[in-house]
Amino acid sequence: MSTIIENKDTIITKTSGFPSKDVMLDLKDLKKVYPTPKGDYVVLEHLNLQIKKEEFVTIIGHSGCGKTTMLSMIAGLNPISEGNISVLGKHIKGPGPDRGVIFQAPSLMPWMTALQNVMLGVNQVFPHATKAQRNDIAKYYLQKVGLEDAFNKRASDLSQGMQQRVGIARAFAIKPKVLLLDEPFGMLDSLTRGELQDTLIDIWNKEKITAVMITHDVDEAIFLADRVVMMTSGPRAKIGDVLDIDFERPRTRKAVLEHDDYYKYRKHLIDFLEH
Ligand SMILES: Nc1ncnc2c1ncn2[C@@H]1O[C@H](COP(=O)(O)OP(=O)(O)OP(=O)(O)O)[C@@H](O)[C@H]1O
Repeated sequence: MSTIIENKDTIITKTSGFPSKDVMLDLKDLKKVYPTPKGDYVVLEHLNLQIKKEEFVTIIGHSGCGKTTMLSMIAGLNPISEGNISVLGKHIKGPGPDRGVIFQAPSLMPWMTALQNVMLGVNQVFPHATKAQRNDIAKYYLQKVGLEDAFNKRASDLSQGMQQRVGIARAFAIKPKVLLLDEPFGMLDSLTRGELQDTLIDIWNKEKITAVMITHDVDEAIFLADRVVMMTSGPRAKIGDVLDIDFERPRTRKAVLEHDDYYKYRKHLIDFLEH
């Protein structure tokens, strides 16, 4: 169900509730409390969010509002204080291969090759496949991220951008249903950032998985997303607003920048962040 609000400056579709068959991720009345020496700190409260199958959602919000907290709870790496999170209708109980995570720094084993790093995850998730099959999976994704000439290079010898490419290959190679990305391009220069956005979208599009990505970059949030989710400032942060991005796919940066709605979307996000 959606409500369309139009005026001369904005075209916003606020989505509230999808048919359950379409829902991949469901965050229900989520609460997170961190105990601190000064008492409990309630980071998130009454946070509700549904994300559809094959959707690409970006999350923006002020620094410290609780974006990483929310993502790490979806990953199963951070206990839920109240409420629940389900993947395809099943409550999560901890981390699992149905959810892959890409962090800002890819945390590779520096002494291992690119291929060995990707194989670490593949070996865990596909223990019954033959070694040749597992090798093929790892090589396929390394080639997809443009590292066909770097299979046997040690991670410590790769540039930051190449290391993040290994991180992307590693996450896709375990074939998750949901990919969780915490500012994956935050440490990269803008050219490399653009290249990796294209690589990410290209693989996401082929693999048809659901992606949830935190970013501080409004342009990145619009370029990549089907919906941009805005979080209110903490404490007790929750979902403040949701913006549907109706650009056709595949998208090019040029077409997005030249689209009439681009600056309306941008203005809406910046207005939200400034108030
Ligand atoms: N383990 C912890 N114990 C206590 N407080 C914590 C803990 N982890 C995070 N916090 C606090 O919870 C709040 C939310 O942190 P979080 O990292 O989730 O925010 P964020 O929106 O991802 O921030 P940023 O955009 O700067 O990465 C912050 O005030 C942070 O200091």
